[in-house]
Amino acid sequence: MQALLMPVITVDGPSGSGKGTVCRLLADKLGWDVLDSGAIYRVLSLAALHHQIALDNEEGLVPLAANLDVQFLVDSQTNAGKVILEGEDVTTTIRNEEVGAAASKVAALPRVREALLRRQRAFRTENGLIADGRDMGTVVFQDAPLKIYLTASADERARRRFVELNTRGLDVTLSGLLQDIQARDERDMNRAVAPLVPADDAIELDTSELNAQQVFDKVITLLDIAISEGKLPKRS
Ligand SMILES: Nc1ncnc2c1ncn2[C@@H]1O[C@H](COP(=O)(O)OP(=O)(O)OP(=O)(O)O)[C@@H](O)[C@H]1O
Ligand SMILES: Nc1ccn([C@H]2C[C@H](O)[C@@H](COP(=O)(O)O)O2)c(=O)n1
Repeated sequence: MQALLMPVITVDGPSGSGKGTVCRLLADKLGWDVLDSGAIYRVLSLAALHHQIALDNEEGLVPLAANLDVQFLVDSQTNAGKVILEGEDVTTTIRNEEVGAAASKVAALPRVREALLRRQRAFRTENGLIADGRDMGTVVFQDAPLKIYLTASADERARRRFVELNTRGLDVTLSGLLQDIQARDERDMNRAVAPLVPADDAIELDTSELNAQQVFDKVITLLDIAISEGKLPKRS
């Protein structure tokens, strides 16, 4: 017998808008799973590098995407996520800006996206799912009963990334990060397939002036409205 598929909440938006942060908080609160779809594109771009496949070589990338040897693990003690590519721990490496830019390039290729669709949809199980990405609400989980589109100004997103990477001891500049973010926005929003746009039924939330807790509180309010409208099951 097939397991009952539980609902999905989608959280889409540009880089640095705070998707990952709010998705983790929401997943902790609800006890649901998280799909970090950006991590899949990041891992694919790293695998391409390892196998010396060019980031615009669609022919070479499709089989790599279809057979990607990646595991997303959660440490049961610390609850921290771990990403293992072909046996190697790449959890930290995939978070670098260069990998983000490379991911954005492979993600522009239609057949690569197609090859990764089933893998993303498989994250939906009998547990609820919070899906973080660019096309979660428009393509991958079109039937999601609650779709959120997070935004923030490019300046604020660059500032957030600067703080994050500085804390990790990386040598970055604010102006360089702003340029990276703008280039990524341009590519992600203007590609031919599954561009980054809000779904017609998404609720948009500008986080520029909000801290992470305030964003989370607003999302919880949206969740409770969706529950009261019968779109999502009651929280236990
Ligand atoms: N509302 C907020 N205010 C200030 N900083 C925030 C806020 N939300 C998240 N951050 C911080 O901004 C950085 C980017 O957040 P996060 O990784 O959640 O964004 P994202 O949208 O998932 O980005 P990406 O798509 O590139 O993975 C992190 O360092 C995070 O701690
Ligand atoms: N659903 C998705 C998720 C990610 N991408 C691409 C575009 C992003 O620039 C890149 C990295 O994503 P991030 O980890 O920063 O969220 O991956 C996409 O096209 N579709």
